[in-house]
Amino acid sequence: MDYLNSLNEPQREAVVNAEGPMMIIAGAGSGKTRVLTYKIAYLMEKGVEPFNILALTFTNKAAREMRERIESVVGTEARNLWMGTFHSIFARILRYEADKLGYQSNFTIYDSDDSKSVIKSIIKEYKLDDKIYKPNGVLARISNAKNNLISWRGYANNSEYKLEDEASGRPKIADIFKEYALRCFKANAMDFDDLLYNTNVLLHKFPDVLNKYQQKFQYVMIDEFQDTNVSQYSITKKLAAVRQNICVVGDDAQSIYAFRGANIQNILNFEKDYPDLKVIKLEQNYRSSQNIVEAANSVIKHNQAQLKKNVWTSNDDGRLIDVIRATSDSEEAKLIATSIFEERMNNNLNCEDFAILYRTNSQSRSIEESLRKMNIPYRIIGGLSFYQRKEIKDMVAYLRFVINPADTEALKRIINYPKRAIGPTSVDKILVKASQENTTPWQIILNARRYFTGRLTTQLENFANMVQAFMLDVKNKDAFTAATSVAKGSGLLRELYDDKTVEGRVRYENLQELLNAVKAFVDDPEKEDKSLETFLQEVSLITSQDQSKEDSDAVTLMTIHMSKGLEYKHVYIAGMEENLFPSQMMLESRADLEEERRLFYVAITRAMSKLTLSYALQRYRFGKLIMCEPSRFLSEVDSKFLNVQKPVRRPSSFSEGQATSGRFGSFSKTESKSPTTNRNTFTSFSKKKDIPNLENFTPSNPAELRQGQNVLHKKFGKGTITAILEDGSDKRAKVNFDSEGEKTLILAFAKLMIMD
Ligand SMILES: Nc1ncnc2c1ncn2[C@@H]1O[C@H](COP(=O)(O)OP(=O)(O)OP(=O)(O)O)[C@@H](O)[C@H]1O
Ligand SMILES: [Mg+2]
Repeated sequence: MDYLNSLNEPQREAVVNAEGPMMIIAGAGSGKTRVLTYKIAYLMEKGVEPFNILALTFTNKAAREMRERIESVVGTEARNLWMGTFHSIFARILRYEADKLGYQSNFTIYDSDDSKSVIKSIIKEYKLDDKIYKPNGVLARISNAKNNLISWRGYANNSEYKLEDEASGRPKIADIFKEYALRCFKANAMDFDDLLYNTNVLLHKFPDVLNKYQQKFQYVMIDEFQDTNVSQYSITKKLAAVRQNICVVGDDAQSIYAFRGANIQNILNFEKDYPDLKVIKLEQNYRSSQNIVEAANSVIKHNQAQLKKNVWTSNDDGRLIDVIRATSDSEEAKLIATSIFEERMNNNLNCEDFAILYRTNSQSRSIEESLRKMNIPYRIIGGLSFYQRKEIKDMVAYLRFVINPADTEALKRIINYPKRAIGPTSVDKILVKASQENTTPWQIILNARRYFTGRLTTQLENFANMVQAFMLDVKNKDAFTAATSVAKGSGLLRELYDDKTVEGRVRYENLQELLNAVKAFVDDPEKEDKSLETFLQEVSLITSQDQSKEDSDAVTLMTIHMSKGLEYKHVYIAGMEENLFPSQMMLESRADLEEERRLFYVAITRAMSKLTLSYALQRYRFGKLIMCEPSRFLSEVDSKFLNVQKPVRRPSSFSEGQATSGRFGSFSKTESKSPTTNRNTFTSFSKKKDIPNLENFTPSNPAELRQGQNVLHKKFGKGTITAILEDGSDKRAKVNFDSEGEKTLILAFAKLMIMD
């Protein structure tokens, strides 16, 4: 048990005290995940069967890494652990028990696009205004209810929801919820929230099932406990109710999913629910340099709502935290790329030692561009994944439908693609018929002759024959052979092959790649169940953090939300600006601000040896050029840990006009409350094509303006200075604007930008 020597005293105590309820709420990098990992290894060495251990992680990737680590201690037995995300573990259980809930075990897992499509059709059929009943908003309400264990019936009878919906002008949400639930059920489909909700139903309504899993899961472990929601908590509480061998680890300061229903209350309830609870504190951080740990502490102490912790490290001070100030978002990206290039050379590092974190996915574009220009390989976690591409979703829809012909969303996707002369009107007819006859569209198609006449009958019969042939393949052949026959037989492969455009070729290759993935799945000696169904389930439950290809040396780009639990030697946090981070869209209360601050805390604590923060003075957002102020979070970091870099370009004068008192040029505390004001926004360019490339412009200082210079004005666009007028009073310039003609401007107010 060598690994016990690689643990400090409280960590070891947590590992060897295997029985009874335990909670470890401790700071970032203090070894929580390490403790869980070794605790499982320890249990197995003590003779506990891997089948009897349930370990719940935030991503499949985290589960995989844990499993590998455990395998290196106890051997291949580790493969039999029940380890994975809540969704993947309970989807597996629901497959065994589906019939109890009236589902078939081949149920489909609807992704958020499928859910949205169902909601959209209901809104349309109910003749509601989709500007008021925004599908995403409606879905969020439904999701919130389900994650709080409220069914459509409960929702309809809940006065709080009712009042809120009425107040927001959407009194029909309860009806939509009901219809949505019925449609999913009819389609033998569960959405992500259903996987948890239905597991709850299963464990609450069927004592024999509950008993079975209580016996099975003798030990329950949860990582990232701070981000569990009510539904998840309720499942684990049920499962651990008899033996009470439950160990949860987390950090309240890293709770960042409140907007998705995660409930910090779970941490507080835990103590009440388990009076015999053993609480272990881990305070030593092993991940980061002293400067990084203390900088993180100095930030999080601004939050009022937090459990007291003392996080320290015996690591070296390390380097100061660099703060990069850039004139524009593209310059910010360039400076980050240059810094990575230099750091990699100077410190003999690999690309994979670097991560660039940002608040929103859209920030990745300019960063990607700079990395590409400098030939630095990178991978993006999150964003549009392979499995979200149209051609992949089409193919997956075929497979879904063949396995579960009640899956109406899949049917809608494939019935007329590739084209089979079964247009939208015909599809509508089928759907209406199905609803009248209270059956599935597939049954209508199978009996087409009974309901339709003419050419449509023939088309539907051909379609039905094709699908039935696929069904036989899936039944009798291995997953790869069956999937290949679907790709060919459906005409999908041909359709993409015939498209000789560059995009078409990529799509064709993607489809081949999907078939390769099925092949790899079939050939994988670790997989017990090689059915196409299981393959599809794995595909539906891929979490955003799982999408990376790990085999190549590359810089990682991702949102801060995705970075939870991970660590990198060098971390860059880009876009440290007011309204972007903290996000303007999320800020409605102190609680929201505190959640944004926890997000910043998560970001800082991913770094091991070097952290760099950057911000730009202007950036494109939502198609507009916006002037930005440095984030208030920058001023919350204790300045003794910071190294604020001199701007590489001339200092900008327009910031002087606004506020000079802050440490970051244009930032000052008194000014920070103002959101984007018009003064700060270039909104007045008449046409989109007028927006010039800002990389070429630098904010001007009136003293340096000369005749003949090309300049940019926020309202009038591009122009050339024809004369400088210095007649005692304010200095003025005559400018000949490309679209607006000649104007005379007072330079102190005009805030011209100079073209380099
Ligand atoms: N006792 C120890 N000795 C040496 N290294 C350790 C020790 N404990 C943890 N570490 C290392 O410190 C780093 C952080 O550990 P780990 O990821 O388990 O922390 P965590 O508390 O789960 O962090 P987070 O809150 O970010 O999820 C890892 O690289 C881990 O291997
Ligand atoms: Mg962890």
